Amino acid sequence: MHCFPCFSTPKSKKSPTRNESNDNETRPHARENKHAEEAEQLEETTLKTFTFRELATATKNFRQECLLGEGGFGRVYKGTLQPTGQVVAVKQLDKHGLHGNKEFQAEVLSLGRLDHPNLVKLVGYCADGDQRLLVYDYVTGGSLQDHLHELKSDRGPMDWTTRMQIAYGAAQGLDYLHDKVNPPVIYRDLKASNVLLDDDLCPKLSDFGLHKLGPGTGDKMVALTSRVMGTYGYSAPEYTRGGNLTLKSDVYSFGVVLLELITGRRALDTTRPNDEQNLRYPDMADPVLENKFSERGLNQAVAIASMCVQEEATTRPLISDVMVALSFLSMSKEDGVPTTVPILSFRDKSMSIALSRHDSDLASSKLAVEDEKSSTSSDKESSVDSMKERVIKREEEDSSSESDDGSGSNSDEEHEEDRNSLSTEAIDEKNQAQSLKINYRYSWEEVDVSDEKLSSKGSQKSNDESIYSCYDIEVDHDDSLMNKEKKEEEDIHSSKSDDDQSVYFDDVSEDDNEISFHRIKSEVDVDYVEDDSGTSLHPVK
Ligand SMILES: Nc1ncnc2c1ncn2[C@@H]1O[C@H](COP(=O)(O)OP(=O)(O)OP(=O)(O)O)[C@@H](O)[C@H]1O
Repeated sequence: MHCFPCFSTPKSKKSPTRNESNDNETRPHARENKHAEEAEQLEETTLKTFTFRELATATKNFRQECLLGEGGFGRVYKGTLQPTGQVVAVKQLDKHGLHGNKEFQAEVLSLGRLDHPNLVKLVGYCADGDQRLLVYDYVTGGSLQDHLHELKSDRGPMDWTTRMQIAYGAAQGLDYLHDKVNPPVIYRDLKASNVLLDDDLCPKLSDFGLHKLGPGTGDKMVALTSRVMGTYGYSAPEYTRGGNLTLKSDVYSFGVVLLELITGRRALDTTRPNDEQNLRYPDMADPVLENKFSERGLNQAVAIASMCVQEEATTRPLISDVMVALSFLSMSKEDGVPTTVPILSFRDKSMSIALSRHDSDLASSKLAVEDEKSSTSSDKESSVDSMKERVIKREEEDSSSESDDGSGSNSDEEHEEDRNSLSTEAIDEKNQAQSLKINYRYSWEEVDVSDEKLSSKGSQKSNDESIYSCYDIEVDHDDSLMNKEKKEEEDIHSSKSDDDQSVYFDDVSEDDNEISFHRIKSEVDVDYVEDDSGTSLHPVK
């Protein structure tokens, strides 16, 4: 797979960042200039206009054999443009969403300016009589949905690194929509079937920005009638409840896609028995991966996904931080062990803290599980400490016996005994099939780490909403807890002081925030208005 070239960040002169533009523009001023901008766009656009006849020829008169599928906006046909021979996907918009020529053209022009290697490129459009069609580059490799859930005999399962590269590419596409274009574009319908893959499995997001071409019409500043679209399994809770739609709604959907990549499970899978509906860690990883990934990589990917799918929109991370984290996880090393994420690379502190503490807390929590049986709940923290001491001691003994040049055979046996006794002491067989639920609570205010250390870019844009983040994860309680790699044990030594580690055992009640994949598809009619900044939609009361 040769995916990295298409993952470079585009530098578009036409696309100032949100921050740049917000500094310079006020909304009324922007409105005054709207017509001038549109005229400019028309001049600058590389979009082609097609007649209906041209597209009918390209798609063999919209013949059934050319039909790729039908989605919420209409049918999509594979076509070949004449005389160039360029292969395209032609989306014939449903007529009940008919827009006037002008509105349609304005929306299409704004879609046409979006240009990123991880977005499906809009090639052109047709507004002929009552026909409205969009023409896209044809993406050859099918959708992520096909690759994950509809495996074909000629196509093996994707390996871990490929999955992380797809996640990284998708995050780059979304980051472009959120952070690189002005005004930002809310995707609204990110899901595995909208992540198309080319022959090199490079992801391209499709179907973005189409909601304004759906049923109803209107200027940006007046009420839009728009169906709340998207599959409920991917839609953020606040969105499906008919509440606000923001950039963080997309982050939620992205988290679900990432979980699908990790688990190989569908966002909506009602075929599973009840007791399999909650994912259990670490068995949640897709079995076809055959454990060919590092446990730390899995921890961090799950941490990212679980941050994205938090119930509370304000605690979800910025897509730019998700993208940075995935850029590391998507690198494969020569030894086959994927890179894990250095924690100092994020704009938002909560991501740094969550990833670093997730790693150390997870290791600590495993040790805590082992010790839990021999302690009362009030002893839990000291149990973690004492277990850590034992691990450290054992490791020191290991290294000294190694340097004794083979004279440590007795010592090895002792260690094996020690390991076994810890194991027996720690794990109650009755609980082996149960899962231990652990709350990870991160409040950067309580963490003794300076701002500069946590953010390589300083605080150029703090995610004011992300001061506090909390997520749950289910940890399987089994023998493998004792079989940690030495590397993980080293991490415990080098992790922050015990005071900084907040591991809470959720022995009180079930928590609402647990990751759950059993959802239902919903479509609701709601009227929306955009806010002044154009970055979010609110339902009309
Ligand atoms: N640019 C493209 N290249 C190749 N195939 C495409 C392209 N765009 C869409 N398709 C395919 O056409 C079919 C219909 O796509 P469309 O996006 O309209 O619907 P959907 O994703 O199935 O549903 P929804 O409208 O709910 O997103 C899908 O199989 C999709 O993979």
